[in-house]
Amino acid sequence: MEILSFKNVNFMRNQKSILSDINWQVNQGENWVILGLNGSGKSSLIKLIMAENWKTSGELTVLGTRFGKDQIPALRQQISIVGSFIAERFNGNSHAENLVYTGKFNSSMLYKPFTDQELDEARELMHQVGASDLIGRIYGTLSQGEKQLLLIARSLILHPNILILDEATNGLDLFAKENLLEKLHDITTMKNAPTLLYITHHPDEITEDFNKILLLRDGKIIQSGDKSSILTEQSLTNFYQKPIQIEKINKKYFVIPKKDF
Ligand SMILES: Nc1ncnc2c1ncn2[C@@H]1O[C@H](COP(=O)(O)OP(=O)(O)OP(=O)(O)O)[C@@H](O)[C@H]1O
Repeated sequence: MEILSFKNVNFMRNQKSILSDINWQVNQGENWVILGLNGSGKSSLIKLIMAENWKTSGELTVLGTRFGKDQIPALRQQISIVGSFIAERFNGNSHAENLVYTGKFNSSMLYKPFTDQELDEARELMHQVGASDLIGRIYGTLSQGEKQLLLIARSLILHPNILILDEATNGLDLFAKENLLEKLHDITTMKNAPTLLYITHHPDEITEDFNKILLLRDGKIIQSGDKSSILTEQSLTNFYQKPIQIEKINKKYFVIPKKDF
């Protein structure tokens, strides 16, 4: 089943071309890493998928919804996003499980006091992502890693078809980052697992759970496809336009710039 389809999509703002000639297809069963340097257009691409940005031209279909032809609001319910910029939107005084439950409404606001039965659903998700310790905690007192874990639980409450992680490991220490990547493994092995779109600058976060990679530079796709064909020194040297070498340690890929001596 097709999850995303971009056909010759262009996106311009203020007479500036931000994304050009994007051709990309994501199918069920694929989990993608979007790799790009600062300003390459990663967030703009994600905002197109979430219908926060509107393409300038081309054809874009997300979960069967054709932009410009079909209704968008229902689509937003099927896509969740986790990222440090989302983490800042919540009230620091919220209880962890209340915050998780706000995911039901795709909003950072509490519309009403939630019943204990409703909050049980939130607690169950917290168990599932290994965040049981956070039940009853106040959001503003949590560490960055704990906040991200909570947001992952929140992102799952509507059983999304697409889960976007936008630089989700920002600000996490070595172990919190590892923990988050392990939780992603649990998510990819869940029944009816969402398709993951994982945005990062760091190739060492490309775990075995990801099978596809998209390389974005200056608003253009430089290469996309199977991980094995993209995580090569030749492809990445071409992408970064600087010589690099790849070291694989414990199934992790470390990309190291080669120095000219
Ligand atoms: N509304 C806008 N008007 C003008 N330029 C914009 C607008 N939105 C984004 N840009 C520019 O488009 C380019 C891509 O931005 P985008 O935020 O998508 O990149 P990114 O890959 O997510 O970057 P980072 O890794 O730094 O977050 C940048 O040069 C940015 O300044």
